[in-house]
Amino acid sequence: MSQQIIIATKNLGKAKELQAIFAEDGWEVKTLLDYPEVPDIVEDGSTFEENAYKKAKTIADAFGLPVLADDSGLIVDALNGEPGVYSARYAGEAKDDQANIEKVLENLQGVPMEKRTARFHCTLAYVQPSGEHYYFNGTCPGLIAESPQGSGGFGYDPIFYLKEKNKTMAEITSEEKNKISHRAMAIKELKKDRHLIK
Ligand SMILES: O=P(O)(O)OP(=O)(O)OP(=O)(O)OC[C@H]1O[C@@H](n2cnc3c(O)ncnc32)[C@H](O)[C@@H]1O
Ligand SMILES: [Mg+2]
Repeated sequence: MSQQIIIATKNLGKAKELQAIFAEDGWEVKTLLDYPEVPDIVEDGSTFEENAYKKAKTIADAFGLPVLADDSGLIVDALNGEPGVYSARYAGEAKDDQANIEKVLENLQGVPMEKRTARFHCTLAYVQPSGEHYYFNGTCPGLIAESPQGSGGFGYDPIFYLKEKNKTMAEITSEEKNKISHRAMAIKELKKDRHLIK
């Protein structure tokens, strides 16, 4: 019988990646996409930790079970760390990936490639109904391309250029992304804490 883990996300792109990475160890992932009746959780924290904790704790309370949440985003050095914790809604409440990409590209107009350094960040919060919690972080470095390339992944992947692969995150396969991504790195940290998820 496979072990089940609940992840408090409604993002389909994330859900697929998390499912694939956890499947490597035989864990079955349930997400909020399996429970459409769960209302949206307002992400009003000012850090990845605060938002990840809030998402996980809300669902841990509702289900009476330990829950994992992923709060992630794109950090662009030339934009003083923006969009950061606001990555999903950078261009407005609609959570429009295309509009978010356009806003980043517009704000970086005229910035030369060597100054377009960025990283994806992921914080996972593992929270028990009691409030006991653990955080795991992962990052993935890259550069912001001048125009979108590729159709894989989600979010900012088409403008996230990986120097060592000479491709954007949207041009590599999901198997490749799941080896190098911020999400994969955070899960690697989590898996070191074997006692949490057996
Ligand atoms: O809160 P949940 O329901 O998990 O879904 P969300 O999309 O709102 O997730 P976040 O609040 O963590 O915001 C993360 C945003 O950061 C961006 N992002 C995170 N991981 C990414 C990745 O692997 N590739 C591209 N963009 C990513 C993307 O715009 C996401 O919407
Ligand atoms: Mg969110």
